[in-house]
Amino acid sequence: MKITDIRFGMLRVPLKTPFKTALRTVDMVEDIVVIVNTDTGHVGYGEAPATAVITGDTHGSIVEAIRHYISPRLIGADVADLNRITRLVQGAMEKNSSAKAAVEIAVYDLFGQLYGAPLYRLLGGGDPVITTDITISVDYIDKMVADSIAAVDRGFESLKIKVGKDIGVDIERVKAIYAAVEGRALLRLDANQGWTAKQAVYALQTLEDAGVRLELVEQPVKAQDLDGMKYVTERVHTPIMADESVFGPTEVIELIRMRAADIINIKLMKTGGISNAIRIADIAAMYEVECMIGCMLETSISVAAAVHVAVAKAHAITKVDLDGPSLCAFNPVDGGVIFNESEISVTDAPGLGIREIRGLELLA
Ligand SMILES: C[C@H](N)C(=O)N[C@H](CCC(=O)O)C(=O)O
Ligand SMILES: [Mg+2]
Repeated sequence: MKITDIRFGMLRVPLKTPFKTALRTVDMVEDIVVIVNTDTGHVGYGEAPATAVITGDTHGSIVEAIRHYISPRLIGADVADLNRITRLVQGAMEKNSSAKAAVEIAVYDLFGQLYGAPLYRLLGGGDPVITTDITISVDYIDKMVADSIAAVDRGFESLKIKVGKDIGVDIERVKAIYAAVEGRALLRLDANQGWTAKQAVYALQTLEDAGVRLELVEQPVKAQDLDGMKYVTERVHTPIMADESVFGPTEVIELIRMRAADIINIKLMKTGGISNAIRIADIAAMYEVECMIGCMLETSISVAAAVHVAVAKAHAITKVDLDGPSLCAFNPVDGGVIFNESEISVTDAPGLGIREIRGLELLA
């Protein structure tokens, strides 16, 4: 099975409600879909969101990176040579992690189709059902409390609460939500870099003293501020998770060496795809550091790939934040992974199992 060409589509799916973080507000998923064709007629699918504020990727940069740097190296490559292909993708250029991820996802999809096996089995197998949290956007306190109760009523037992705005209001937000759902759901916070190290310590110690138990706090400080992250990690009991601070395996090794955080958030759009995500999970497991697997604003194309990784690497990936498809107003994908609110299941369809993507606008 040889790669013959790589094409692009634009996929637009409205969100059920606006997604609001300390970094941005978004109403719609608008992602580049990568379509990898082969000489056997098999088609592999990948997806890349333009999360410019986190990865630096834009729609234009994703298409240009693949068209001019990655695709020329892959045309004619045999899908059976997966390790060679992932090296070609990763070595094509610096950065552009979402573009690399979309191509890798499509090639892994084809690799599964080549051997007639679902991707998670080729990655080592595992329990085919996982459970995700759901994100509660940062907003007025009453709205966040109402959204949290609604999410718990939908069956979510873990809520990822977005904070990182005004520190005083953030503390009140978390106290109010905790009081409303205590005993029914675990709370994870994500400050998306919105606090300083000292603010984070103050907020988390205040919450700890008030008896608010948090499962973890994600990226309290600026991405580059590893010393600040370590400062927070050393001063609070609540586990601290690195997200925007770590993209690839090298950064993860440095973070673990510094003991700057307790947990690592792996996202395919930061790692440049599946090959590095697996490496990070294995490195973290060696050092007994837990991982979460997360997503950007992605549909069930690229999130499906993350689900297969989560299933196969469950020894290291103990927490799941793959709520992108649950945030979407509809599922554009026919086939593939089954997203049923908090419960996500892989099937035994080969590769990612995607049969059709509805509403895809092909790009020239
Ligand atoms: C969607 C997911 N639950 C999430 O919250 N991801 C964010 C970044 C998403 C974005 O801004 O596109 C995160 O973990 O920081
Ligand atoms: Mg995050």
